[in-house]
Amino acid sequence: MPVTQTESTVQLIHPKGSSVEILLYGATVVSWKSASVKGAASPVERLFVSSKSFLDGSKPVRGGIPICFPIFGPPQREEHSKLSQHGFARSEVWTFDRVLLDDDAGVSVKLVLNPSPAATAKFPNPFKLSYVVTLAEHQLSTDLHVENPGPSTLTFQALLHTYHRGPAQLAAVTPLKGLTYIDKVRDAGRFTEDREAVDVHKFTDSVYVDAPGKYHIGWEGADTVEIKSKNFNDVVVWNPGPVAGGKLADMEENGWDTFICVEPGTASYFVDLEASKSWIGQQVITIL
Ligand SMILES: O=P(O)(O)OC[C@H]1O[C@@H](O)[C@H](O)[C@@H](O)[C@@H]1O
Repeated sequence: MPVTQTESTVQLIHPKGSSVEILLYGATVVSWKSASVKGAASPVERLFVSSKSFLDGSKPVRGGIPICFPIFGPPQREEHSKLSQHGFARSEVWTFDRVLLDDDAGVSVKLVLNPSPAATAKFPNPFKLSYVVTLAEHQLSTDLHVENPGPSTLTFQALLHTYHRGPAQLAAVTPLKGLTYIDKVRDAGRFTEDREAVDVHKFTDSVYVDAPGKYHIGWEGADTVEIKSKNFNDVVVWNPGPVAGGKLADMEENGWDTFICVEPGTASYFVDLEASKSWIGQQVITIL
């Protein structure tokens, strides 16, 4: 069976050998294995998950693709003040809904979130959230669907906090040159990116605003990763480096050096979704 379920996970297997594992906790994609287009035979892991992650549901997973919703970062508005950093979607248990597609083109599943009373108490606005994960031979698509059943406007942020596995010191993200970015390491000051290729040689926490929606992560000598996004007008580049990384209780030793986070999202702005409307934020990652 290309889609299998356990009590806490959903696993997708593509006929060509790629695979995905999703934890129902947070609907967190915790593994994506895909072969190299350039010829390496067996699928390799494309996502980083810290071996010190709390996988018992007590804390969001440190790695994979945690979903940030309904806020990104710490609460900025009074009405969100009860929410914790990045919101609750990454720390609620989601429900497997159904298989949407299952053939050579792709294997696709839908998960839905029925928020717990604790989450509803912190964020009383009604909403419907679903997540569609689609696996192809060299591609992973993750689509977050938000619906507003009304009666009021739903105001939210959303972001896919993707931890791409690879040697951080060799990673180069393009094309961000010329974009304005909010540098959270430098008091959230606004700067213009002047580098052709953005590296994470030092602690990096940058929100690129009005970003183009198509990026490449290049690693010397390794596969290039292409990221395409829709309705996520920002992209965050984050790597904590050795000092901040060493202070994260759930980060494995030197883990910071083995990933780069490139996170499409609505990080610098909120979406105001009118009653009865829906919104889809999409990320498509392809191994080139
Ligand atoms: O430790 P958390 O809550 O998973 O967040 C990790 C990082 O996530 C990034 O997206 C933020 O820009 C950082 O500011 C934050 O430190």
